[in-house]
Amino acid sequence: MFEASKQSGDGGIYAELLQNRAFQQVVPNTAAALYAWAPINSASINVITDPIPLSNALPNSLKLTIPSGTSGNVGFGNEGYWGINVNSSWTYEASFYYKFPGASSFSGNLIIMLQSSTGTVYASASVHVSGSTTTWTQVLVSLSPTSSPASTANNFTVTVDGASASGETIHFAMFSLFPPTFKGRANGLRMDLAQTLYDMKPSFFRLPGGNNLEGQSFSSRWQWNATVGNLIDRPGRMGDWEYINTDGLGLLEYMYLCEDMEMQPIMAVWAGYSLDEYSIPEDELAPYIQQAIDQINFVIGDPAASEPAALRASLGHPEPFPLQYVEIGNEDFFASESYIYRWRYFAGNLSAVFPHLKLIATSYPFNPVLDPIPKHYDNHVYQTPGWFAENSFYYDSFERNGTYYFEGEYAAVSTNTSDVFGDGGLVYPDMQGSSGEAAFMTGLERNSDIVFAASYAPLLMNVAQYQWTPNLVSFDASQVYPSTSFYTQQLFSVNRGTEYLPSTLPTVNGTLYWSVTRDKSTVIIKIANTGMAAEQMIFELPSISVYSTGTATVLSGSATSSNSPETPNAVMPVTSQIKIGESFSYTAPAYSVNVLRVKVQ
Ligand SMILES: [NH3+][C@H]1C[C@H](O)[C@@H](O)[C@@H]1CO
Repeated sequence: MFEASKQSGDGGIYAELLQNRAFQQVVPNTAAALYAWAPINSASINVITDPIPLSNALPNSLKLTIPSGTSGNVGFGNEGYWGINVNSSWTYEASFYYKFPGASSFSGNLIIMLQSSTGTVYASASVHVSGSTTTWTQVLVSLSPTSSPASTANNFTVTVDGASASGETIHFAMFSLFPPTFKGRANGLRMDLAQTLYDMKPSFFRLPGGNNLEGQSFSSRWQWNATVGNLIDRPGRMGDWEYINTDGLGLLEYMYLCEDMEMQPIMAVWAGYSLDEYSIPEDELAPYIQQAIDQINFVIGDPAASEPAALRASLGHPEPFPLQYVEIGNEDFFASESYIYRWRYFAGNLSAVFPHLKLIATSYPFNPVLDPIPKHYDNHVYQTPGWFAENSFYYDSFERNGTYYFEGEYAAVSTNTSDVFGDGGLVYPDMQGSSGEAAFMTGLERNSDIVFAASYAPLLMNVAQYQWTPNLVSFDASQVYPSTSFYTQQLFSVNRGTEYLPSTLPTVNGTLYWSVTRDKSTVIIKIANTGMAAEQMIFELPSISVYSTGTATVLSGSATSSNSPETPNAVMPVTSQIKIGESFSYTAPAYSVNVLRVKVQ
């Protein structure tokens, strides 16, 4: 489950290294508009509404004024997203636009550098500029650092010799600094973060949110068409999590992410509700239904028959992306009254245009009653570790009536049973929570005839700037911190099996939970011990002849043991050989997630 929150996209998996790269959605002539930028030496910098902007989508530019009588290098720098990872094995691609607002006789070099906050230069390039350049001109340079500092306290800088540029004014726009990306995709993904997620072998990617789809207001809702095409044509928006989204990670980039990580999208469309509790009136939904149809056609349409699909083709992907599931809104149990008509119109129209798509409702199952009757619901639960253990049998009692469930967001977030969103919330997942989630997940496996998908949420968190915790994977400018819940998700994902094998049922409300699956040649036993004591189990595998040794991969620790920037590898999965037979015993440690793999003869 992905959404642009906690810098998951910008400053996270989107590989752009410069923060506030295009001064999108800021108020010109304010100090705040310059966030992440700072002047160097005596330069004067200001974000202005450019008289001739680079594009309609990017009205602002950075005005650099070099005072008369100055000397030495003057200019400005960008601190990145709380640091810039400088790696000598990488070649960085830097770019920006510049122009002189009025012709001048200046002729000289702009020096583009990667340097430490104390002035150590790691990479430098120069580009000649002339004062006769009065229209926007793009500069593209490569930067190859000569060393890899451990510290990420580094800046991207653009400077000019103050003496020779004395009294000059230069405008700049649309900066960008990219390292190499995951699978080399242009405008792509941060390699280490993408690899971490790829190694979880996820099957699907829910996008674009979560709350970040909805907008804190109607005007700031997520709109697919504002997130595609040339980066200079993307205005960005104030996201739902207190920071501006560049939308450089837009709908096409999301689809490429799915393609590159071999996942399929579960794509949401805006469904007429924003978080200020505003619902589009029933008789005014048509334009937003059309926008949703266009969004879907951008992903799967025929370029010869649909403009959005033709746009996709023009951007380099003529063939449709695989798309089965479309979610109508997000958490519309907050607005279930209007969802009654919003669902009716969105689902009615979308299923008429795209009859093969599986539409997912986001209100509570069957409450309210919706028409057409949803065949798919997205359930969310944020609760205590104990709740997850106690609800391992949550879906066992669900009626088998042709309805399928997506456990779209779930996580153990707090041990505060009276208010999980109050005091006592977890900043990082811990083993009490992760073993509770594992107990719940054994129930999802047991009920996988009706639970078609499940995803922990939220996914990513920049430890320098975050709003919601805990998250599956944390990171800073150079490191990735997979949590105990990440390893739990990974253990279940890479040991999925293809068939559920009925077994003795765990005790409801107990502390020990398991599920048994198999693929062709291996029986896979997942065990969650949510209690404070190790538990011995006896397994009888009747009518299956197994080899005498198998493997056990165990994730265990104390209740509050947790991976964090301070203790990044406090709890890691450990795999060992175990003795197996038609009947064998296994002891699950306290607060543990265990996966036994038993080879079948
Ligand atoms: N409030 C949660 C529910 C919403 O769907 C997400 O954006 C938030 C964090 O995962």
